[in-house]
Amino acid sequence: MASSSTTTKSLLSSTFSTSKSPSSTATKASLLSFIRSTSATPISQKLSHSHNSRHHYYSVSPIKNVLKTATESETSLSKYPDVDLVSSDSKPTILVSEKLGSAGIELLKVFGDVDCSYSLSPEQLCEKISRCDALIVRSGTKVTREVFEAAKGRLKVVGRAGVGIDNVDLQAATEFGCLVVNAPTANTIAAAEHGIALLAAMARNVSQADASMKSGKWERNKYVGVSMVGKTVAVMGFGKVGSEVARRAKGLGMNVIAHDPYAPADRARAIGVELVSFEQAIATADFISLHMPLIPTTSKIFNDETFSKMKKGVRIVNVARGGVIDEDALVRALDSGIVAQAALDVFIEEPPQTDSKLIQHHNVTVTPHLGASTKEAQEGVAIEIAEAVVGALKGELSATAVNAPMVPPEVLSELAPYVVLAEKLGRLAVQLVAGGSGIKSIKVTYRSARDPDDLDTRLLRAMITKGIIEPISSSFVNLVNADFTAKQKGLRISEERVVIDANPVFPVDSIQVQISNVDSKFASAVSENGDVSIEGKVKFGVPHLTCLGSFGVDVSLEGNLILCRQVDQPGMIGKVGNILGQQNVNVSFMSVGRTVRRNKAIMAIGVDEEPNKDALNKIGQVPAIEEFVFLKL
Ligand SMILES: NC(=O)C1=CN([C@@H]2O[C@H](COP(=O)(O)OP(=O)(O)OC[C@H]3O[C@@H](n4cnc5c(N)ncnc54)[C@H](O)[C@@H]3O)[C@@H](O)[C@H]2O)C=CC1
Ligand SMILES: O=C(O)C(=O)COP(=O)(O)O
Repeated sequence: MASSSTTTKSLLSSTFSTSKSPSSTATKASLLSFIRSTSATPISQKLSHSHNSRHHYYSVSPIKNVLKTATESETSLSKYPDVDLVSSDSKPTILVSEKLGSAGIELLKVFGDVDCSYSLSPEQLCEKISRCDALIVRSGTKVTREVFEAAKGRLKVVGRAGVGIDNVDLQAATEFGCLVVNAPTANTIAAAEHGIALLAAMARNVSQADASMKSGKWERNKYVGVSMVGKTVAVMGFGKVGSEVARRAKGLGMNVIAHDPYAPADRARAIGVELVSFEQAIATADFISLHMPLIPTTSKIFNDETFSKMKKGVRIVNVARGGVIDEDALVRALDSGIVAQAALDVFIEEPPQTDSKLIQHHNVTVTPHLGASTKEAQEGVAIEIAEAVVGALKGELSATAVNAPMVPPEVLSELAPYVVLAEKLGRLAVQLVAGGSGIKSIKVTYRSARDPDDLDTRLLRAMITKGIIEPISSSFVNLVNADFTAKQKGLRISEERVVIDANPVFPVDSIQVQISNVDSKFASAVSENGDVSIEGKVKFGVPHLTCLGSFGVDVSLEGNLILCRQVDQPGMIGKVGNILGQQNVNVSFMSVGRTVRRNKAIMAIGVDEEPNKDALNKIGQVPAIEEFVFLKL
């Protein structure tokens, strides 16, 4: 709003400007808990303080319902079957559907009612889930779309006690606003050790020789193995497990190459591993060890065609996911001798059919998905997932969120006041839209001294979306489903980042929200280009409204807000202040902005309480006031 010249008269004493109403403080606390990082005290330490307290989930915003009644019927978004979320002040119910380490169960019990029901059928899971706030699974539970549907919106978090989340329908989770978290680090070493164990056992025919001896034979010539030293092993997927396998294989004297389209070259170099193409890896390796996730691009990536390009007599280890191999093609490759041996911990179908040709193949060594199954890893995973799930239920942003942005703690703490500003701007903007207007197009402009690449706006965009959608619908919006919900409701949110000459210490200088092609119930909120337009800044950690339409204002966004357009003349502040005072409505902030060109003034008044109709009528009757609007923050 560069064209407007602004005069700001603060009516307030410093007491007003610094005091916060209890309600606004509570609101801010709740919002911050929505985005708080998990970087602080681990939950295992925090829990001892929380077990008697009532828990508030991030899904239930205390200001949502108030605002809904104020504006719901007035402004419309396109219809969408909303999730019926259940608010709960009682202990959450946490369903654990597979065996979890006892330390994790103990942590969960401090926070919620824990239901350990192992071996549920899909029908039983669907039947139970509508009474659960969280579900903890390992690889054996299929968390399908039907499960999210059956949850009827109550399920807020799915915790995967391990790495692979291919058994969770992430798209459905996101659509239902359900956060998915995993425990990505605690079983890394266990999986890597199992990979090496299978590699060595396969090379030396350990399981075959063991079975032979137990059947009374002594077959020393039959089970002559191959040496590992000096052989080339290709690590396919150079992530956490792959890197640890590579390290260990180096220790065995193997030549290690790796293929991973996303792995940083310096990490490979540090371990002494050469990163190569897929083709090169499979063509040169004596051993191939699989460590990539099962995703569409890796599904059956090992098939007839790729087996045919491998070195004859190659040996394959899979502790990743069965689905990365076409199992029928592997049987053919084993039969033809392209693959000399395979050692498999994971299968497309688990458990596999007992008469499966692959399982029964004499050159195949199998284990029943034991990669993560060490005592140490299971205790670690249990604690890791319990902390993540409890944190998520408490409204903290998880560092291991799978379907929501993982914002590093330092970025989060820096963005926290802007996050509050973003939601408030969204709430204000939507309340300025006249009843009956369908909102379609929203433009958000971030002005910042930082390079556009240095500003992650996902969190801010999610909060603006939340602010816009929640007051006018029964949808619940969080970081998980913000973009999806906006899309479902036909909202197009475009973002622009403008680099300005300001202090780069602050991540954002101002945020402007513009809603196009709508009428406004407060004409002064419409800018020269016809959009409902507001802009805000964070000042001393507090969100402020700084621009409304073409008018500059300066009002802290706490409590509620009355906006009046008036003929600029003396005595106005006193008149309105008196009316509010008579009704015992505390004014927390007041500012007047003026555009010289229009010779009109905007008075923005922050009030702690909601003025009654009488007070609002009286304000409307002040002759110099041309229009006014009361807005709930
Ligand atoms: N058998 C078991 O009990 C266990 C199995 N796992 C599985 O091991 C696998 C690896 O786990 P982490 O290392 O923890 O995951 P990670 O995410 O740290 O590593 C996976 C790596 O695969 C890479 N990748 C993605 N697409 C690829 C492609 N097309 N080709 C090659 N590499 C690709 C990624 O860039 C990433 O570096 C996962 O499938 C996981 O589910 C993990 C733990 C235990
Ligand atoms: O963490 C993983 O990806 C695993 O495969 C481990 O699975 P599990 O928890 O042992 O069922």
